[in-house]
Amino acid sequence: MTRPKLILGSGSPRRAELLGQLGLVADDVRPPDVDETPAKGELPLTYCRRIAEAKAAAMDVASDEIVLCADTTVALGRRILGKPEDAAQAAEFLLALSGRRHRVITSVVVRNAGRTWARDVVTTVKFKRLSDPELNTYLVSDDWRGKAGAYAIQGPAGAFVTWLQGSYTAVVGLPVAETANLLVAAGYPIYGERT
Ligand SMILES: Cc1cn([C@H]2C[C@H](O)[C@@H](COP(=O)(O)OP(=O)(O)OP(=O)(O)O)O2)c(=O)[nH]c1=O
Repeated sequence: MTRPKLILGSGSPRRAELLGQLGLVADDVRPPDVDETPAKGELPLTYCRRIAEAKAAAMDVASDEIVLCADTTVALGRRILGKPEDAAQAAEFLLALSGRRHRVITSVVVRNAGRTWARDVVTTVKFKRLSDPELNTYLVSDDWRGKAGAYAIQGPAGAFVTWLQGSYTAVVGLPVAETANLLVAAGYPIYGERT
């Protein structure tokens, strides 16, 4: 049987890089376009899975293709901290995270033309109490732009994380262990013949 084509349904360069950790290069990259507005009162886990599924559902999948989509959501209690609109909102998010634990949820959805496999990975992250210079230097760096919760653990904000329980790669954007399992379940040969 010939190997299916692997389609990365994500515009995130980090997800492509994390796939590379599994020795995989997507045959095609097709960033999905979905409305990421949370529903009123929607809980973070429900939201994250819904968006990841919406991304996968928005893709056209040929019979010889396997598609991989994901969504990463930062949750402070029941509150979803999305991508900040400006520096003031980034500051608000970072101050809310300062000195506390929060959850980072990444939902991964793999699908072929007929079936879907999904997994939610929840990681708890603790931030140190941020000083004014720490906060201001990070805000000036612009690293928070386009990042859920206004930070990226793989950048300078990694220095804010004093403790983590779960999957580091899930916080970055794609949990490699769980993604490997989903791809194997979907019949994609990660560990066997690749021809
Ligand atoms: C918490 C955290 C978020 N992020 C980023 C990853 C994502 O850009 C963003 C979550 O947004 P997503 O909507 O999951 O992904 P995306 O918009 O980058 O790409 P696509 O929808 O095409 O797959 O937050 C990090 O890079 N590191 C982190 O530690």
